Amino acid sequence: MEAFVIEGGHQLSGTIKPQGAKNEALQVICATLLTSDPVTIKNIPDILDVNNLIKLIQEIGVKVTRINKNDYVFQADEVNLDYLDSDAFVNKCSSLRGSVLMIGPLLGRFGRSTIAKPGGDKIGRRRLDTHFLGFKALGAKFRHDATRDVYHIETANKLKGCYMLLDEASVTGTANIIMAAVMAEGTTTVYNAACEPYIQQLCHLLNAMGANISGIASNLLTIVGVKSLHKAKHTVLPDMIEVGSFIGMAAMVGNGVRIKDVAVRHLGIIPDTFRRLGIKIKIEGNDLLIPRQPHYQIDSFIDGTIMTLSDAPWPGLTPDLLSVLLVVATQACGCVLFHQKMFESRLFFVDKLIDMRAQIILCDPHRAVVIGHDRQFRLRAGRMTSPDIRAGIALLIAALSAEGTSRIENIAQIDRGYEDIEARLNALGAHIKRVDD
Ligand SMILES: CC(=O)N[C@H]1[C@@H](OP(=O)(O)OP(=O)(O)OC[C@H]2O[C@@H](n3ccc(=O)[nH]c3=O)[C@H](O)[C@@H]2O)O[C@H](CO)[C@@H](O)[C@@H]1O
Ligand SMILES: C=C(OP(=O)(O)O)C(=O)O
Repeated sequence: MEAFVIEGGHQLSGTIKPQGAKNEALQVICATLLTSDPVTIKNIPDILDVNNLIKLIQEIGVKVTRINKNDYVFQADEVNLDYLDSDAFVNKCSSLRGSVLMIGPLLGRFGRSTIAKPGGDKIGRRRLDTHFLGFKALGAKFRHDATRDVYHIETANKLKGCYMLLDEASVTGTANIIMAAVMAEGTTTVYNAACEPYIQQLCHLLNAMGANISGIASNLLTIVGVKSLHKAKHTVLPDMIEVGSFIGMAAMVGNGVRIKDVAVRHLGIIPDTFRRLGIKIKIEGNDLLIPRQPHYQIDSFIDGTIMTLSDAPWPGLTPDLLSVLLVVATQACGCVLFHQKMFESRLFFVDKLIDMRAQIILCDPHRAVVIGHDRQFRLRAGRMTSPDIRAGIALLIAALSAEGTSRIENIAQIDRGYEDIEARLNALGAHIKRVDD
């Protein structure tokens, strides 16, 4: 197991470019299972989660050609469905949340799939009800295999389009239902659909492959089933969570950082949320410029009450940035309540920040109050373990600003979602070393 050793207190300056979006890449790679034609996908991030998914779909028979570091061609013309019955498949799924995204396309194209418990961050309950309910509404049947603890899902006839109102706007659930429905008989209408840029991009790729999806970017999608899909080309958007992580990092330890080619119009409410913490962000074309911020003052609500930042389905604030926002608030002037509504174990990492001298009250598993001390004292270096991907990057930001040398263990969590992170941050002036535990 590797760890990061971080010498804190070095200011970061210069230009950094975000990688392609992890959560979009996982969806569009799985969408290539829907056709036997080659599909080209550009700007795929070179990160653990995505590389593991690519290996997994290779094992099921998809031909994968890497044209460049971040560009690939996928061709699913000889899919081996027997692989779904192997123990290797179940084991690999358990280390990767994105594996769940193979179910929809396999069911949509071949009429059968297997659901093994997917991995991903241990950040609370991560139920799959929306996926199951959606597949059932399309006519699929489930069978539980107790010995292997997997569900077999199949349909004797073609899936049939229908109206469905999702129980919640699940991101991977919506993606799976869309991929199952694109070649179903008739029309599927999905209300309360998730509409993150990841989903929008998936729909654009599917339409480029010949699907007929309308309502993209809204929570009401209409999918008119087509007979088959064909080849297409697609480019993954910059990773908005990485962009947000860099905004937070630049605010806390930056001395002028340009975040390049961020696709500003797809960032939604993210820049304004950092602005509510008092952070100055300048937009120049498609770049964000984060100047040095000697002080930043947290807003209050218009009626003068203490501000709350909480997550919500898109276009609300993504839960994946709350940990970074929380760390940034520790150096601000003022108070803010963080309310993590979606996940129940994502705030426990604040204990580590408290050890580093941050002033935080963890009210309950979902809520924490941060009392920003306006940079009156530095955080103290610490030894910590990264519990999940976003807590990991938040702790890395804290360590960069702290006095002394910190150590973060279990950095595979960070590698899951951030490409070559130490090299890219060291190029801005950070002092991060990767060491073996
Ligand atoms: C691989 C991938 O794409 N992972 C993302 C995806 O996970 P994933 O698709 O697994 O997450 P879901 O959107 O299904 O739901 C996340 C959690 O939020 C809860 N929930 C969801 C919708 C809602 O309206 N109300 C509600 O409370 C769910 O019960 C669940 O506990 O979306 C999450 C929510 O943006 C992100 O944190 C993950 O990074
Ligand atoms: C929670 C996340 O990832 P996953 O869904 O893959 O666990 C995330 O990207 O913040």
